[in-house]
Amino acid sequence: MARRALDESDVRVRPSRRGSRPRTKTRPEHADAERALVTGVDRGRYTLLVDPDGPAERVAIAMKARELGRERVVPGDRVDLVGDTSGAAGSLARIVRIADRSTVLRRTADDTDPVERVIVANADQLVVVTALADPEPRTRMIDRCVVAAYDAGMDVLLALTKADLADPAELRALYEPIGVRVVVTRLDGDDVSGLDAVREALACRASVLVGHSGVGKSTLVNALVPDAARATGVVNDVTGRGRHTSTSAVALRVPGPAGTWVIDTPGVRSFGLAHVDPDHLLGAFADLAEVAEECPRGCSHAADAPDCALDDWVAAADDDETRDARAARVDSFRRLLVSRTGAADAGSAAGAAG
Ligand SMILES: Nc1nc2c(ncn2[C@@H]2O[C@H](COP(=O)(O)OP(=O)(O)OP(=O)(O)O)[C@@H](O)[C@H]2O)c(=O)[nH]1
Ligand SMILES: [Zn+2]
Repeated sequence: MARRALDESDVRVRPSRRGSRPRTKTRPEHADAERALVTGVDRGRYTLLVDPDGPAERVAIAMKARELGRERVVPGDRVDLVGDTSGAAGSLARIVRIADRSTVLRRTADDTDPVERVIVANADQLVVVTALADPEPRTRMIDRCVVAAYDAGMDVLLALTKADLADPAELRALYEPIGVRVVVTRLDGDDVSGLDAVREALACRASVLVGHSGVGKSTLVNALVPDAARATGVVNDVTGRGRHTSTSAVALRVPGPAGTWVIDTPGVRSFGLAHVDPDHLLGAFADLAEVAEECPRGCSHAADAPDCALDDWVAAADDDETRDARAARVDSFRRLLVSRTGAADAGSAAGAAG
């Protein structure tokens, strides 16, 4: 090409055709921006991976551009980055755009913050880490996680830890029929066994890990991501102090197949469900969703809902076996429906722990 293509610097030195317009507005909208993945957030500073899995992959620190206003940027977000995206020590880039999100997970509202805020974006799967004993498993908490995940369009993986202490059969029977994949781990000395199945279930996807204190989540994360402890401490160039505890989610790359990420959510124990619409939840149960098309308008599909087609469907089964299977399916769905309401920890003595 004889002529050099125009770039941003050319635009700047030439008078604008419509001379009165401010210079910044005549530039293409950050056409030079680079795509990056947000891996952590700490007090207004974002840790990102620029060009993830690409030839120029690097870690950078950024702040939000003023034009984004109050819009939240969360781990898992794909963003456009301008400014110094080199990732060199002390460099600070600017996030100018957030890509459309495939999924959003919201944390529960609480006394200090009544809003159900988005905490993770674009995750494919929610991993509910539950100990089989010590602490005792709580199905209500698991149910709520399943609802949050299904509502967000995510799959659910139930990771049952401490199989050396109790049998996983009962929980398996409760969750596998509603589409929840189950993996089981145990501690053998200092090693976690059962990791191969966990790795397989996580491969090539972004998975959010959630679990109550003491269930063995850190043990699992450390086994999956050997340098996790280091990775979580990245952010603090600004104060110069290392801060290894974070209360916000952090994305960690799992060694192995590309695109395998776990997003740890310290301090997050349940998810906001107040916004969940029963019909949307029903979408996770394709067979029931079809049946419910016959429901009266505005049917809540709850056990006490008048003329709910789900009840007719159970009653219309040809034989006992089919009827039992249908009833179990409807019961599972209704159990999840009920778990949306009320306190996350209601009905559990261990609820206040952690
Ligand atoms: N018996 C048994 N103990 C385990 C197993 N996995 C973890 N533990 C123990 O359970 C305790 C809690 O494990 P952590 O990994 O710290 O649990 P956590 O969920 O990260 O809890 P916090 O650190 O409080 O958030 C530790 O003493 C672990 O050694 C297991 O499979 N079997
Ligand atoms: Zn209904």
